[in-house]
Amino acid sequence: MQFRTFAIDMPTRFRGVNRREGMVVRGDVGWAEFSPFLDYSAAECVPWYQATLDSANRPWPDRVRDRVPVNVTVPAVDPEHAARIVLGSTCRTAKVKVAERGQTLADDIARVEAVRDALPLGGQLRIDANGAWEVGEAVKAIRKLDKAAQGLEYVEQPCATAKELAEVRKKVDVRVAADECIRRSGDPFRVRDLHAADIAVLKVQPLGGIHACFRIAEQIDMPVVVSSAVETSIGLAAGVALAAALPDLPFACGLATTSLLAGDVVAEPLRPIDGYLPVIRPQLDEVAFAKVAAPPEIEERWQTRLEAVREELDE
Ligand SMILES: O=C(O)CCC(=O)C1=CC=C[C@@H](O)[C@@H]1C(=O)O
Ligand SMILES: [Mg+2]
Repeated sequence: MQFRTFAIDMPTRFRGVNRREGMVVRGDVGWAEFSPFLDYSAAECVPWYQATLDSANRPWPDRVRDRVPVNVTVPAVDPEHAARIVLGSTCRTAKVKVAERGQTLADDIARVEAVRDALPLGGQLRIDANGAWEVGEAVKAIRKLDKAAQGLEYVEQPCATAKELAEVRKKVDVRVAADECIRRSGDPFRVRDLHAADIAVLKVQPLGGIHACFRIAEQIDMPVVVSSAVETSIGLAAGVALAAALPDLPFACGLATTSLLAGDVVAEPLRPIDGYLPVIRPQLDEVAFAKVAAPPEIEERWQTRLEAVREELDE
């Protein structure tokens, strides 16, 4: 299996990056992506690699729906930019990044108010703090942002740990979604056992693949939202396939993130139509790939990364 490396610009900084690097590979059943963020160690990349092999070589689960509702993702941008992103998305749900380092709660309130104004009537608005708040700070911020949003659908990862999420959950009238403490804690079920969340966010690559996520969804005793790791349309399609196979899908999924990428490795990037993504398995397109193929030094860095992960697995 030949892994090929891409490097795609991100015009708006998201998750601390302005360029999305990763690899794509053709397996027995189709194309798959391996794209752990650069700050992950070889050991932390293991579930990402296992997800890639699973998606590339194992048939995907049977779908129970032909399209998946998705939210638009609003980075920590100014209110006018945030409104433009929502208006251009066709989505009825928006997830707004808050608690960005170097910004203030006033910035978040202004962004959330602008997104609410831009959403269609009855639209849903969720926020994601990526674990940045302490418990007391989270309770205050959530109450203010709930007012600014005229009602939040949920708050994602307000604090860093499951224990803190459980404390916040007792003090606010907004649903709590767990993300990082499911995919980076080593125990995805701790949030269930501590009654720390109302919703579980599942990401295919960090959690070891579509089938591993499906098993978590069956056992975590709460509704799940499938969210991306800001992959190309090849990687994103695996998240859509998982969301399409889940028996219940009460919330829009965070899978509209090709809007954050200036290019893609397929001819027609997966973009929401009327707030939904189609359930398809796109193929790599050589013309598209040529525009985002990584330069030699980045290709070499990723081949080295891949070898280090294989050594972790004694492959
Ligand atoms: O869920 C979404 O709307 C899009 C994906 C998304 O928000 C994220 C992708 C990758 C890492 C994080 O920065 C972020 C998240 O926390 O969910
Ligand atoms: Mg999150």
